Amino acid sequence: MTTDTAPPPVLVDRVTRRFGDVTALDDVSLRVDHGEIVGLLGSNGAGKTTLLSLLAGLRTPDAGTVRLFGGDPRDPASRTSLGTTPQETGLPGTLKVREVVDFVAGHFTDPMPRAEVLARFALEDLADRQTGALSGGQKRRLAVGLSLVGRPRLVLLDEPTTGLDVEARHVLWQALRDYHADGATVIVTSHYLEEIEALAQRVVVVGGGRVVADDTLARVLDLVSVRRVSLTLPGPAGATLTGLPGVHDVTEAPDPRGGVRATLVAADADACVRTLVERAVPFRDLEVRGASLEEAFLSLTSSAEHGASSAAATPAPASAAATDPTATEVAR
Ligand SMILES: Nc1ncnc2c1ncn2[C@@H]1O[C@H](COP(=O)(O)OP(=O)(O)OP(=O)(O)O)[C@@H](O)[C@H]1O
Repeated sequence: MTTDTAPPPVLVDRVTRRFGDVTALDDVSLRVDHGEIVGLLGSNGAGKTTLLSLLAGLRTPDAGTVRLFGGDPRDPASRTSLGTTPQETGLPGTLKVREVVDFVAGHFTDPMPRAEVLARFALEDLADRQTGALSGGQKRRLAVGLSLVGRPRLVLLDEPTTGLDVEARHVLWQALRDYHADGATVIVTSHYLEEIEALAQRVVVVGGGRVVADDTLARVLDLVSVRRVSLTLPGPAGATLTGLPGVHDVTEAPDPRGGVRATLVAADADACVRTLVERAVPFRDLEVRGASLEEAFLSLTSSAEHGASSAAATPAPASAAATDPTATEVAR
């Protein structure tokens, strides 16, 4: 039974982790409380896997501290309530599905019954199939199912559904939602907004090794719903495009039809265009479209790096970031 005074499942305090010249995590702080389901969102190389590997005790920080249920994750005793599924899992190809589940269950005093594991992940019909003969989606479902066999109170999942078809994805998401509803704390990494939308209540966006946003799903969806505004100017933009509301990441390139094609990533495209008109900027061929998630990550990361000057680009931080001293604020 968890009490209010119990240490949180995850407490990361000012952690830095480098690999040679690469700073994979740069002064990251994060607290995850009992029963939360948190999405770690970020582009390739953002630092998500490194963070999970520190939580799982597979790596150590160069600076700062990591606590799992109040203990050191490198101590096996701290990991008894932890279930993890890394990005890639090797399954013994000649063992049957039920044998693998039984094998893993043999490591725990009170494992989840095999039938329950198979039912949660829609694997009942495959119990007698050798794992080497499973499809990619089936293997992935089994791998995630195995992480729950020990009834962990904290589950870490690294891109659980990458490469899966829609159906397999939905089975996995439902199984994870159900397990969370049973009281578990879940942290899931993903590149996919759709996956985070399906699973997470709180979203932590990691960019360039830093936490660039930490907020409710709804607020982060607002933050990443940036627009790309393109327009052609008679000559180099110079000061013309500076100080536009909610704009950063201005890029320019020669327009083959004459002039300069400028592209802006804007948190509020309407306000941006209104200001262009008010300033009588002589633009043509205006185009506004949704930015990609990758562009949204870049704009969040650049907001975080450039601090107050671009803070106006994003709405004020709220909830978790504003109230939790261990959380890093948006656009800090
Ligand atoms: N063992 C390692 N040796 C050298 N560099 C590493 C190592 N592990 C991670 N890195 C580097 O650290 C940075 C963060 O990597 P990490 O795997 O944590 O990112 P990620 O957000 O999980 O990316 P992805 O979404 O692609 O899995 C990257 O630049 C990566 O190349």
